[in-house]
Amino acid sequence: MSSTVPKSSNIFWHDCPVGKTDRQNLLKQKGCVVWITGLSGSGKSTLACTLGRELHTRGKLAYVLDGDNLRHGLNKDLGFAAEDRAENIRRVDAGLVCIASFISPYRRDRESCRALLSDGSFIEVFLNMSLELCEARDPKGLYKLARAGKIKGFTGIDDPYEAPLNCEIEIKEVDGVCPSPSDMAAQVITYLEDKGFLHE
Ligand SMILES: Nc1ncnc2c1ncn2[C@@H]1O[C@H](COP(=O)(O)OS(=O)(=O)O)[C@@H](OP(=O)(O)O)[C@H]1O
Ligand SMILES: Nc1ncnc2c1ncn2[C@@H]1O[C@H](COP(=O)(O)OP(=O)(O)O)[C@@H](O)[C@H]1O
Repeated sequence: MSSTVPKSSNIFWHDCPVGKTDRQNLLKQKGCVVWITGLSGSGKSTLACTLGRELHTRGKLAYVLDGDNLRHGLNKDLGFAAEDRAENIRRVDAGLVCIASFISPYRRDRESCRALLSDGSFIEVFLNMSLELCEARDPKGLYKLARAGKIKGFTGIDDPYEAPLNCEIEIKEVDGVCPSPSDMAAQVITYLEDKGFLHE
């Protein structure tokens, strides 16, 4: 028989002597969330991994949270209905330099993550690649399946993607050409340096 006691009863907060500021001083960095949003195939995972590698090389602690990967474990109970996509995003919380890579198609979900971080440490990166480019890449063959009606509710095909209105960083094609992965990462690193997230 299941208990009627709510899951969060009889628990007490235990203060820890090492806080966020201590960790930031130790690591010589300021915690932030780099939130990468864009269509499937726009390059989110590629940018997340290239950026994670570059920060690691510089001795900065970063952790990549990727939608596709999380859906193999923590979020495997979730599908792609609007409420499931919202829950998928809600479960991602900030830690160090947290690199979050999700389609995150709805503005309200991205804004509710932004609202958790009031001090400018939510950095929204919009991979503004055209549907044509993403569909031409189609590394997993999902656009093809969606066009054939074999996947329903695919973002950009028969499900919405709400582009950011005021993101911190926009990465887009120049004359139809996408910047290289290292150029994309460099654009984010420059922002982090300029805003003082990477001391020294
Ligand atoms: N219906 C539908 N729409 C969009 N994407 C789909 C769908 N079904 C499966 N996939 C695969 O799931 C990956 C996106 O997962 P996310 O967690 O980033 O999506 S979301 O933020 O909850 O919208 C996405 O991976 P990426 O290509 O890395 O974006 C797809 O491989
Ligand atoms: N800057 C880039 N230039 C050229 N190809 C890229 C670039 N970024 C990603 N790709 C390629 O595009 C495809 C989709 O990239 P991926 O990172 O998996 O996108 P997403 O995570 O948004 O679905 C992959 O085959 C990847 O190698």
